[in-house]
Amino acid sequence: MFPYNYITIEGNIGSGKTSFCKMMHEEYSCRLILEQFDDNPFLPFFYEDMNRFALTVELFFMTERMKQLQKHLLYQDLFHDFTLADYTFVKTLLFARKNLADDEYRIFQKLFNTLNNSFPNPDLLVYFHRSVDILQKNISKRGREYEKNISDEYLLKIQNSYFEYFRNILTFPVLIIDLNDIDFVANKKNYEHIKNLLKKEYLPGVHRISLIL
Ligand SMILES: Nc1ncnc2c1ncn2[C@@H]1O[C@H](COP(=O)(O)OP(=O)(O)OP(=O)(O)O)[C@@H](O)[C@H]1O
Repeated sequence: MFPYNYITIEGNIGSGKTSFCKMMHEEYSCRLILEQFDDNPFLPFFYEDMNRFALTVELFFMTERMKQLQKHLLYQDLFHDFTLADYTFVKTLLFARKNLADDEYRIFQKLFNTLNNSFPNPDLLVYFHRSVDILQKNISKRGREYEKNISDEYLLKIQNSYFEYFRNILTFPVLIIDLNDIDFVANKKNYEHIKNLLKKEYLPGVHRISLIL
């Protein structure tokens, strides 16, 4: 099985985090934590006018994620073999860093740090890496109305925020998997391949593996 109790799947918008987690959940007895982004009423407004709605959106995401993680992570789960989430709490900070003005970000970061102290780090953080072109294809394929004008620049900013963060991670393993156009939903071999990567033990710090042939 997996040598980790708490695995988080990360990646840019449209990288396939949720699909992968759902596939794993069908196969394993894992506690599944999925992002409830549909509940964020400010998200469509944010995509219309990022400057105006950034702080509202980020505070809403942080509060909702905090509530969800408090519910799931702060007690021991005896009924599942491991916990799998399609986001890590730090995602909140990584988006906020790019979306908020500097003074807003400083206050947000203080609040984030206080809240984050109560949550454990993942035992393994997996990042699905795909090029902006592929992300755009995935985003338009799923056809969420409010996401239709996401720019390449925005996706690159989010990607950079993750990579800047990974550079300083020394306390738990981060596994970056280069996927590009690899489809693990349609092709089970790809899914198996990713799963097998999650069965290996990694030392703390960043590891990068390519699935691209
Ligand atoms: N902190 C945030 N600030 C702004 N927008 C956010 C934030 N967190 C999530 N979002 C937005 O919420 C929506 C869902 O995001 P998320 O990345 O979790 O799922 P996804 O794109 O469906 O991922 P995947 O396709 O990999 O499952 C996206 O439009 C994303 O940009």
